[in-house]
This record gives sequence, C-alpha cells and structure tokens, in this order.
Amino acid sequence: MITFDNVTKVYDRNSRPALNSVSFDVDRGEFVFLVGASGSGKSTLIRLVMKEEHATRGTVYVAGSNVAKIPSWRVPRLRRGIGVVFQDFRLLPNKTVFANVAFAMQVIGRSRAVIRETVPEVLKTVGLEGKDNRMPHELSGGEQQRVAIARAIVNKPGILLADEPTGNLDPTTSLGIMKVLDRINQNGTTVVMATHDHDIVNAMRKRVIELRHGKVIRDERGGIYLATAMQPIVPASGEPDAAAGPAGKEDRTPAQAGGLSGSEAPE
Ligand SMILES: Nc1ncnc2c1ncn2[C@@H]1O[C@H](COP(=O)(O)OP(=O)(O)OP(=O)(O)O)[C@@H](O)[C@H]1O
Repeated sequence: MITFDNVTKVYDRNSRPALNSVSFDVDRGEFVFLVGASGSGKSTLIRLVMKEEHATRGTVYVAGSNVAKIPSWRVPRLRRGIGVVFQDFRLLPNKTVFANVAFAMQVIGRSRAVIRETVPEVLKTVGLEGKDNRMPHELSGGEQQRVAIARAIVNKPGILLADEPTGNLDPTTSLGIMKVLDRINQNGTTVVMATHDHDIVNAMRKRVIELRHGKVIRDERGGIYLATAMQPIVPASGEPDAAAGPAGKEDRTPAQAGGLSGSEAPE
C-alpha cells in the first residue's frame, strides 16, 4: 500500500537529510507506529506519502503509483485516498460537528442525500452519536479529535495517516482514540501513526518503525517503545551521539525494513 524505496529527503543542503535512504513496505490493512525523537523525520515521511513534499532521491509508491509521476491535476485524487489526522485537530471552528464532517464530502461533490446518510454513520463509528449539532468549542479534546477522525475517514480512504493524534490528550482519552483507530484499521484501512506516546505503543503491540536521524533503525512487528525513541537528536554539527548507547547507533539495523515484502507490487 505504501512503499519507500531508498528515499532521501534533503530540505537544506547544509544540514543532515531529514530522511536518509529509507526503505520499507506497508501492506494493505496494516497498522504501523512511526516512532523516533523530535526531528527524526516522522512528519517528513508522512508529508512525502501525501505528496506535500518531494523525495530528493529514491521513490515513494502509494497504492501502486510512483507519487513523483502523479501529475498535479491528479494529486487531489491521491489525497482523496488518504485521510489525515493531526495533533491539533484542525476543525473549522464556526461549523457544527455535522458540518465539519459534511464539508469533506461537499468538496468532492457528494450529493446532499448521500451526505445526510453517511455523516451520522461515520459519527457513530467514532462514538459521537447525538453530537451532530455541537460546535467544536462545546466538545472535549478527545471529542474534537473524534470529529477530525470522522472527517478523515468519511470518504473511505484506503490509508489513514495520523501525526501525533493523541499528543494533546490525557492517557484515558488517548486510549479511547486508539480504540477508534484500531476499529477503523479492523475495517480494512491501512493506518500509519507517528507518535511519542510510549504507553500507547506498548499497549497496542503493532508494527513499530523507529527513525533516528532520518534512518530506519528498527522495524518490528508487535514492537514496543524503546528508550532510543526518546533520546534527543543531536545537531548535525554536534558531537557523535554517545548518549544513545549501542541500541541507538545508526548501524543497528538487523530488523530493518528493506526486506519486507508488500502484498501490492508497486506499478
Ligand atoms: N520545511 C522544512 N524545511 C527545512 N527543514 C525541515 C522542514 N521540515 C522539517 N525539517 C527538518 O527535517 C528534520 C525532520 O523533521 P520532522 O518534522 O520530519 O521530524 P519529526 O520526527 O516529525 O519531529 P517531531 O516529533 O518534533 O514532529 C528536522 O531536522 C527538521 O528541522
């Protein structure tokens, strides 16, 4: 469903690459946590999947297409197949819960009848039955994130990307959000979630891809959150990362992703 083939992303030629020769496959229907210290490249990876950024080297495939070869007029179609959720919810503050979710359908030209039928179903999926007419400021943080998730999945994307979706939520609320994401995944949507939340990673026991300095240093099914993902990234010009210890070294690659095969051959 998503393949990174030796992908390097350089924003600024004078600094270290944000991603450095990253390779992995995510199969259709998988649930993957992306972990790593702040600045390790998680958001960059997500932006490359959405074609919001371009790889400097290497190839990104999404649902069989090389995203570099998707012409700009077809990018909306690529993005329609990808739902996205962020840490800060990004709801439209002056629209009701219903209107926030409906908006995602209106922009792709869905009829009012289809919207009227679909939005309540999706609100039920995320546990927001009966909250259709609330405004975002009348909701808790967890409820606002549920609206954002409803909006992300209402057009039935094959992929859901979540960038720190529980970053602003307390542990109990976060667990509720994870149950929603898990249910969406059980229904067949591929989920890739960047997170710093070790309790959640350890509770869910899904595949974990760990980035450090833009490289994949671990790719493990049923993985846990290791201390390496919390150690701060040293600046490119800084001293070698002695604090990381052996487990944090970049040459620690036995379980690295490159060899995992996807069910969907790209192109
Ligand atoms: N638009 C940009 N222009 C220049 N450098 C960038 C840009 N976006 C990210 N970077 C750099 O790329 C590297 C990876 O950043 P990225 O945001 O992908 O990390 P992250 O793992 O998502 O961090 P966090 O957990 O803090 O969100 C960092 O060194 C960052 O400063």
